[in-house]
Amino acid sequence: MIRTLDDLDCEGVAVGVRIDINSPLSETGLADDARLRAHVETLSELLERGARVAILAHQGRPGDDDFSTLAAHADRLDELLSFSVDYCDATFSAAARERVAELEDGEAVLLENTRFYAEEYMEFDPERAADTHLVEGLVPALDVYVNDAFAAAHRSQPSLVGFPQRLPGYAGRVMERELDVLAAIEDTPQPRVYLLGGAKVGDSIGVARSVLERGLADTVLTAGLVGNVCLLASGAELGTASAEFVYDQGYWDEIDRAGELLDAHDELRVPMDVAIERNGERHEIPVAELPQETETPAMDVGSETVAAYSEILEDAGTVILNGPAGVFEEETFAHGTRELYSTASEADHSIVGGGDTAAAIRRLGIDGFSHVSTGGGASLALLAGDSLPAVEALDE
Ligand SMILES: Nc1ncnc2c1ncn2[C@@H]1O[C@H](COP(=O)(O)OP(=O)(O)O)[C@@H](O)[C@H]1O
Ligand SMILES: O=C(OP(=O)(O)O)[C@H](O)COP(=O)(O)O
Repeated sequence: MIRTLDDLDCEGVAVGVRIDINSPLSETGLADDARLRAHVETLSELLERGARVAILAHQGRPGDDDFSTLAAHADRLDELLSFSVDYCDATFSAAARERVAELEDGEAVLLENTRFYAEEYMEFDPERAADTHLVEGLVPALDVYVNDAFAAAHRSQPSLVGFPQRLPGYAGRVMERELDVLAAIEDTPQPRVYLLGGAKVGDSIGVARSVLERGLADTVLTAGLVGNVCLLASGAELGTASAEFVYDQGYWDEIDRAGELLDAHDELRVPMDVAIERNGERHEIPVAELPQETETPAMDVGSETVAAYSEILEDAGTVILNGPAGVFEEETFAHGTRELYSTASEADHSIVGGGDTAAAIRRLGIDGFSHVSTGGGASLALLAGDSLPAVEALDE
């Protein structure tokens, strides 16, 4: 059983809250604050109920351009909440413990990027994670631990799985809601249609296999790079540019995996036509007519595919979307994503997972979905039937 904030007596309690505010950055700071907004509910509730809140989070991966301090995140949280959120440039040192000890009831501090410490970017089993410097250093300053970081719940890292070994653990409101929706897919209305696009080919083929083998999917529609890989697996000639792109990304194993799935499951569909760039313009071609030599890869699904997929989406009881249907960042190739997502948003029950997928619906101004997940990898893992280490660690 997983305890939630309903089970927590907050008044005067020092709460360590793990959130996921890993966000795209711009030169001036945060380029998108959607993940910060998502945690406002949990943080506000804790503060309103008189907790003293030490917030833990990561940003980026070591070596990447977006691996940064959390100073800008603290400023934005301070603006979004009607409570003060301070920033502390330490995570588990004496300075961090002192800062947490100074908190008054109803005050919060965002501690520094957990991944500034090497152990936090490693995966441990929970018992071992509980012995890391981060967890050992902070536990004396905290009474309880709340995990609201659903988007990182597929990682078995110390700040996600170590604390509940040492402190009473609770799920925050984001975590609770995500699990309620995503872990209960099998109870949603049928026909259940998955639209899998985007560029995480291995993950998406894994989801397709899992939902087809478990009988969860009535139809799996493929698009985006995932669709291109499935087309190659079906024996289609996609043209040199698309094939080179797929091979350059190292997806040849995925072509074999997709081929096995296509042989076994008629419910798995591939695009009938694609859009490429020709003389700077969108050009749609039926897959069967694609020339062998192409200069640009397939960047979107074509109108024939949109029409056929839309018919299936219109009849769906539940639609699960992960990954855009094309390179939606370029208006020329946003057509498939815009049309298919708009149709999907009208289903009785519609679930969207993935960071870029959520960015696509914001950019294209499509709303009306039943649930937009904060997680990419985490939602894919749950949809594929895997358990999430950080959730298991909360389970008593
Ligand atoms: N046909 C395609 N070729 C190359 N990239 C594509 C194609 N279709 C979609 N994409 C890219 O996929 C990316 C998003 O995929 P992904 O990371 O899997 O989504 P999410 O973050 O929602 O899981 C976008 O940047 C988009 O440009
Ligand atoms: O952004 C995240 O995951 P996502 O890109 O799968 O949505 C999480 O913050 C996890 O980050 P990580 O994939 O660097 O461990």
